[in-house]
Amino acid sequence: MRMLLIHSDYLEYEVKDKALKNPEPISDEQKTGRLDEVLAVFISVEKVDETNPDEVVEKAVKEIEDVASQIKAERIFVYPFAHLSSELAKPDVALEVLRKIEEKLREKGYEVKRAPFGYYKAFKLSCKGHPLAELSRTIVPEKAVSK
Ligand SMILES: C[C@@H](O)[C@H](N)C(=O)N[C@H]1[C@@H](O)[C@H](n2cnc3c(N)ncnc32)O[C@@H]1CO
Repeated sequence: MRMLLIHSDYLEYEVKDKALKNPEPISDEQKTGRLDEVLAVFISVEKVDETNPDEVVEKAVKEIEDVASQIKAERIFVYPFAHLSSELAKPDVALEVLRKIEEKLREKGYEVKRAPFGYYKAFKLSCKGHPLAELSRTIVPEKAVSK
């Protein structure tokens, strides 16, 4: 899994078109979204993550929490982003991993939004520009689980 973490004044998106034949079903209110004072986390779920999705979810949540606590961010925007890797996981695994990351961060008390999966989206982002405002992380599963 590849993550790009941007501490931002805001992130807003607008769904444009389908980018997959079967994108995640969304309500009208999910067609746009915005959070202010947010840690935006752009995530590409990778093929290797398919060997142990639950392990990469745990590791990703820990990495995100570590950064959020350092920059004192209370809001997190989970953003599916297919452009950080050339070895992408298949969509059904990727969506499941992203949903679990969202759920676990919310359980830990963060205000969390997730941008819709499987669409072209316009977005605006205002990076804060301090030394920890732009970070990347690579996460790989250590132990493959048998299917
Ligand atoms: C396109 C650009 O504007 C938009 N931002 C976009 O990337 N859309 C992606 C993700 O929402 C999702 N998607 C598919 N596979 C994956 C994957 N392995 N990991 C993450 N997202 C994925 O499906 C879309 C097409 O790849």
